[in-house]
Amino acid sequence: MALSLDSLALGQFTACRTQPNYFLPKSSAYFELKFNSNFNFRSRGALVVNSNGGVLSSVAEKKEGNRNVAEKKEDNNLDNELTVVMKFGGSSVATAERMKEVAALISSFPEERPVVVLSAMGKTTNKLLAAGEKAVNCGAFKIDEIEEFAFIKDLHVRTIDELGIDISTVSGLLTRLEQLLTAIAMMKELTPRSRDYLVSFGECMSTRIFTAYLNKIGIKARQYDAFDMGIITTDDFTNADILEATYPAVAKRLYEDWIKEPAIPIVTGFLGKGWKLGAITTLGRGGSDLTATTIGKALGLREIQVWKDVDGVLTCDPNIHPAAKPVPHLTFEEAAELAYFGAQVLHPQSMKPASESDIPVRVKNSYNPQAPGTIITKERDLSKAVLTSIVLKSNITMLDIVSTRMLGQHGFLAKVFSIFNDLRISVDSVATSEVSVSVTLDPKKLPCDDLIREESELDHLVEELEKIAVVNLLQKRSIISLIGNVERSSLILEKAFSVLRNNGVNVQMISQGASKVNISLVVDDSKAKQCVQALHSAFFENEESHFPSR
Ligand SMILES: Nc1ncnc2c1ncn2[C@@H]1O[C@H](COP(=O)(O)OP(=O)(O)O)[C@@H](O)[C@H]1O
Ligand SMILES: N[C@@H](CC(=O)OP(=O)(O)O)C(=O)O
Repeated sequence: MALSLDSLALGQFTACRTQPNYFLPKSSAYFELKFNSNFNFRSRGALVVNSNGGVLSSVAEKKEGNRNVAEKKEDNNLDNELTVVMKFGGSSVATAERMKEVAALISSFPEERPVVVLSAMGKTTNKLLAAGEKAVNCGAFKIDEIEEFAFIKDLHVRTIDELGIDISTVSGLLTRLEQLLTAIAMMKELTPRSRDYLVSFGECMSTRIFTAYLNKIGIKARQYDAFDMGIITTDDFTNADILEATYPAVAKRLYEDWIKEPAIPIVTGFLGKGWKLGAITTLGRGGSDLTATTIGKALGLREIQVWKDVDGVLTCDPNIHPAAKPVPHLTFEEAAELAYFGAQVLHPQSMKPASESDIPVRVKNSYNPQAPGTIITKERDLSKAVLTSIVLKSNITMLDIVSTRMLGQHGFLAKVFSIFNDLRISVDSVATSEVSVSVTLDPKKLPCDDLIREESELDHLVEELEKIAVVNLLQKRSIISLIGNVERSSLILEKAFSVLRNNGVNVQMISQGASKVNISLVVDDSKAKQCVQALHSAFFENEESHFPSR
């Protein structure tokens, strides 16, 4: 939708309000605004933005005598628009020292005008969750004795002290956190909804501290709580999905403020606001990556950078094999598959907004900014690619489901999957024959939140499946995902099976499926790490293992 400035008459704004998707990142579009302008009264206005989300022109309503008149401003000089998202994870902002380094890192890119997304400091989210669990049983007068709460208070107060900013930056939040823990202790209950509210304190504090520090050293910054900024989600506490309404709302809010007074936006990662209940939600662990790509898409920015504590996406989890090395280039599909199948480095849903808006994602190391990192784009040259990365997902459950009917019976798979659907259980990998199907599922993703209910949920699933099939439930299995060029699957499998045979490991299920980038193998948990190490050595460390090109 391309609009000329002439077509911007104030009378059109009301009509604009009725169009839910009026923000079209890939073309010019206009927004209706309602804001407190410089004119000292509640004012209305509109923006015309370019394909990149840059503001081309604006119109504001101004009072002259008794009349409201439109004042137009044309800004064809787009040098001032926001350019990139820079997301810093917990490890990047774990201490005052780290925050100083991140501030220096941001200012080392004077050509960029970033939107900064921050996670909670270090392991704050884990500590908050542990404090909440303890509060359930400790009694309302013993909150101060919760070690994790003391740790959180100490970390944030010490950081403030070391950065030389005012304690009022977080004192109100720390008081409210104590009140919340007291309430949890009184109720003896930690619901998914209160859990999300509880962990939100981590990001709310880190962003306030960092913003205050940037302002103190002369870098203009403005703090935003994602749940007040337009990140609108489903009401699925602890694992909410971003809703479409987020994109125009976030773009409007950030540009509105940016136009009034440019200041680097510092946004809480991981958090949103449930659209029905209006309560704080979270996007699943590691969800700040998704916040970053969502904002990148909303504003149509040039690049989304996620700054971590590793030199990019690596050939495998460095905790499994220290010889893991950076992968220079990935496609969105490869990165999504890798994240979905367990690589902690990226949030499973985070590639979606980036790939929808075709914005490159760069994974960088805030401890080693010189390292080139990994660039993730829509396409890459796969002609020489064989294996890109190996991912391990442990403690998964496998089900072998064999039909009790004869060969040729139709509707077997439909019946099996309707049972999964009825019980709201999703499966990761599937392998089928005419009368049997094997599936894997992640017990942590069952629709329940404790171990006992997890077991009974599985029992219920088996009971239902046994009405139509013989079921073999196999727990403590691992999926090893070989992310690579599946067009060379024979080469990959030949090598992989030879390695596994040499290690005395039997593969219990193989799934290549529709994915063009992933072959999944299921093995016993007890052998899985050893398998990944051996596969990594064979594919990435042994010079002789280089495959001939086709
Ligand atoms: N394939 C992989 N590549 C890079 N890091 C990985 C991989 N698999 C697991 N990791 C782990 O992911 C961590 C980075 O992700 P995360 O902790 O979520 O970062 P942050 O909190 O900085 O966003 C690394 O420290 C590493 O231990
Ligand atoms: N703090 C949240 C969200 C997040 O994204 O964290 P990180 O970027 O440190 O993985 C978590 O720990 O899950």
